Formats: sequence, C-alpha cells, structure tokens
Amino acid sequence: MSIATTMIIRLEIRKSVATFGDVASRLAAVGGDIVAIDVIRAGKDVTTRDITVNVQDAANEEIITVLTDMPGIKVINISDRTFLAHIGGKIEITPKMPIKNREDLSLVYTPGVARVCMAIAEDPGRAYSLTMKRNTVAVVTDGTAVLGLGDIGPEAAMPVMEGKAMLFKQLADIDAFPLCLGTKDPEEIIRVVKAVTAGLGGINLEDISSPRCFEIEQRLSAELDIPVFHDDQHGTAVVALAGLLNALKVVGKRLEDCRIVVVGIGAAGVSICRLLLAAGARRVYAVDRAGILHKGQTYDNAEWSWLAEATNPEGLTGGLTEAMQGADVFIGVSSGGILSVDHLKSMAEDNIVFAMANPTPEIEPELAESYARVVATGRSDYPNQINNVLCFPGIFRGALDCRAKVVNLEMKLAAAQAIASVVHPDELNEQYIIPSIFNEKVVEGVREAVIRAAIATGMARRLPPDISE
Ligand SMILES: NC(=O)c1ccc[n+]([C@@H]2O[C@H](COP(=O)([O-])OP(=O)(O)OC[C@H]3O[C@@H](n4cnc5c(N)ncnc54)[C@H](O)[C@@H]3O)[C@@H](O)[C@H]2O)c1
Ligand SMILES: O=C(O)C[C@H](O)C(=O)O
Ligand SMILES: [Mg+2]
Repeated sequence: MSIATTMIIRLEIRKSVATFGDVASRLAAVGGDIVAIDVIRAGKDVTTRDITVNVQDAANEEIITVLTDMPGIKVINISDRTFLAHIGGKIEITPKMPIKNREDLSLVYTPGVARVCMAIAEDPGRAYSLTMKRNTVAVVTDGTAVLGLGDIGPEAAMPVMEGKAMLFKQLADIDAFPLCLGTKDPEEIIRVVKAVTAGLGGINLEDISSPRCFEIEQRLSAELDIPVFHDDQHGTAVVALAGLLNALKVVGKRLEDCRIVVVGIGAAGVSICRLLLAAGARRVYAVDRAGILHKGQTYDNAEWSWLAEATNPEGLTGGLTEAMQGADVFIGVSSGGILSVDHLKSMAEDNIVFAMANPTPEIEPELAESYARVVATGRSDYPNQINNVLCFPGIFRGALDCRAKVVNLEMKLAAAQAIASVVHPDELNEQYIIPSIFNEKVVEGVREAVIRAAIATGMARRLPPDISE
C-alpha cells in the first residue's frame, strides 16, 4: 500500500493543442484525481492553471511523466503538500517573553541571570524550577529503525523526530526537540545522552533498532535520574494492550484464554510480549524471521532467550503459517505486506488483527476486513489507529509532573487501562476500539493514571497539586 498525497501542479495549457479535459483524463488513467482547479492566468491561447491532484505516492512519477509528455502542456511547477509542510522543518524554539529594553535585558541576561545561575550552582535541584528542564524532553535516535524504513541515518530520521516533537507540544504541552545522533555505537550513544541531560526532564528514545535498543535503554534508565522511555518498545506495547483489551470486549473473549501471535520481535514486539504477559496473557507466540521462538533453542539475543521460556507453552515450532493456525489475535510490528488472506482464514472465529507496521501495514486493511472481526493499523487514515502517539505524550506529562525517576511496569499497565477506558462501553464496536489521538481525555487520563501508579510504587518525587494521595 502506498501513501496518498496531494500535489499542486502549475500548468500552461495551449488551447489550440490540448484541452483541460485531456489533462483530466490522462491523470485519471494513472490514478490522479483532480480535486481543485485555480485559474492563474487566462490568455487567448494559453491558460495557466494550478490543479490540485490527489495521488498515491507510487504514482507521483507517472503523473509528472504523463503531463510532461503531453503536447500543448507545459509543467511550470510541482509542489507536493507533504513536502511543502516540511520546508525549513516543522518546529522552532520561541522565547517566552520579548526583550524590549535594557531592563528586560538585564533580567534575562547579564547581570540578572548570574544570580539565578549561582542559585542553581548551590542547589542543582533548582534547575527544575528555574530552567526549562522540568518541561523538556529530548527525542533521541540514531536513525537505525525509522518507522519500518530501516537504517536510513540521523538526517533522514529528522522529519519523524520533528513530528514527535510537534505531537509532544500539541498534545501534552511538553517542549521536545530532536537529537539525531551520528553514531550507532551503544556505548557512545549512552555517553552522549548522559552528557546532555542537564537541561532535560526526560529522554524519549525513538527508532533505535533492536537488540541494541534494549541495552541502551536499560543502561540509561539505571544511570540517569530522569525517566528514559523507548517509545517504540513501551509506547507501542501500552497502546497495543489498550486496543486489545477493548477489542476482546467487542468479540467477547478473555485475554488469558486467547492465542496471541506477535510478529516482529524487535523493539516493539519484545515489549508487547512482555506487557501482554504482565497483563495476564498465557498463550503468546513470538514470531520473527527465525520462526516461532521456542524453548530448547539458543538465541544470541537475551530478550529472545527470555521470551522463548516465557511464551509458547506448547513448544510450537515453525513459522508464521504454523503460528497463525487457530490464533485469536495477530499483532504485527514487523514489516509491510507479510500477512496473507490465507493466514487470516486459518485463524479462529472472531479474530483480531492489529497490522501495526508503518507506513505499510502487514496486510492492507481493506483486504483484512472480510476475514477478521476487528482490524487496526498504525496509520491515521484508517479506523482504529493503534499508534504510540496515544501513549508517549500522556506518559511523559505524568512522569514530568510527578518527577518520576523511571517509567515502570505498573505505570505502563495503568496507562494502557486509561487509554482503553476512554472508549465508553456503550461506544465500543469493531470500528472503534481505541480513542482518537485528538480526544483530549487520552492525555489527561494517561497522565493521572501514570502519576497514581508512580506514587503507589514510590517512584514519584513530587505530588502535583491537582492529585491527592
Ligand atoms: N503503530 C505503532 O505505534 C508502531 C510503533 C513502533 C513500531 N511500529 C512499526 O513496527 C515495525 C517494527 O518496528 P521496531 O521499532 O520494533 O523495529 P525493529 O527493527 O526493532 O524490529 C523489527 C523486527 O521485525 C522483524 N521482521 C521484519 N520482517 C519480518 C518478517 N517478514 N517476518 C518476521 N519478522 C520480521 C525483524 O527481524 C525485527 O526483529 C516498524 O514497521 C514500525 O514502523 C509501529
Ligand atoms: O512513528 C510512528 O508513527 C509510530 C512508531 O513510532 C513507528 O516507529 O512506526
Ligand atoms: Mg517509532
């Protein structure tokens, strides 16, 4: 499946040679759908028009070729809305107040600032009240597992990290900025991140490939006194669990009875399996390229060795096809298009399919719909968006507000319950198992649940004024 996009194309049409109708039919033949037309200039023989065309990404090239090859048509300019939205980046840093005169200058800068610096030097804890630390998170990546695009490097990872920063701000009023590191060496990543935390209240690790991501997160979490959270692991697991709890209510099954196949045992898959087990699932099957993880096999990945013991109670062997036989739930965090209709046909009645690979899901939802009772993807353009954006803003809002040292299992389970409970039982149905990211109750609910769990587990260092013990 490709991504729908909108192109704005400026054309000169020589009326004696071509008509607008010719343009429209040529575009339609290659999958371009004209949704708006603006006349820029109308001459006797030549008219200039801006046409807005909805197109599948894969057809971009074809659209341009078809037009440039047409006699009587001159393509003046092509802009694509998605690219236009990225020019110069998507975020910026803005001061909270203007510096209008000398007095302002001496307050925020020399000499006034020096007294504030000394106050922090005497008590570094005051960085939380006198600097941006308490509300700032770094979105840290090395660009090695960007969405499902793979190791595309730190520069290419920037648009995703800027997008995460936008979401942090809009949804949870957290100031976040991208730190895209030019190293893949875990030791160096750990060293760099540790060295930049003076002004940070938390670290959101993003799109760092497995298995390196496990050690990086564990070490940073143990060695820093601010929360470190690998979004692809835990954000994804929390939202998948939330969606599953609700989907199970729709189909009338219990988590502990279900056969759950998780495919793609990387950052997201490992954490999903662990959280499912912690939530009470007993029949989890973890499948990667090497097949179903099972006891008796040695794996050089410590997480896989752990999972091989903790999952797959019958010691099932084989691959995806074997795992899918009779499965109640499929959760995919692997790569696009790996699941077939035959796989779905082999599942149990009232099956649930979460095809969460981005941007291309494991199976096209249109295809899955006829063979699954509940279908969800990670994308915004289909119903049931199971995406970690439902989790990370609220989890960090809660962790920052109660100054949590870590994000522990109890906080994650509480966050999943909170997300699930935003959908009222009366509203639950196959097409609505998970709230929209624009539902304001999500961040609010996750924040409060996370704070309460942090307090209950002794992880909170501050009681927010609106929360009573
Ligand atoms: N919807 C969401 O919120 C969300 C969140 C995180 C990740 N994801 C998606 O999940 C995917 C994995 O992300 P990650 O961060 O865990 O990456 P990762 O690189 O850590 O792990 C991917 C794993 O999938 C396995 N895999 C790939 N193709 C496979 C196949 N054909 N069969 C079996 N296993 C296969 C790989 O071997 C690897 O272990 C990506 O597409 C990503 O976009 C979605
Ligand atoms: O970025 C997303 O949309 C979700 C997730 O973090 C991913 O890597 O796919
Ligand atoms: Mg990610």
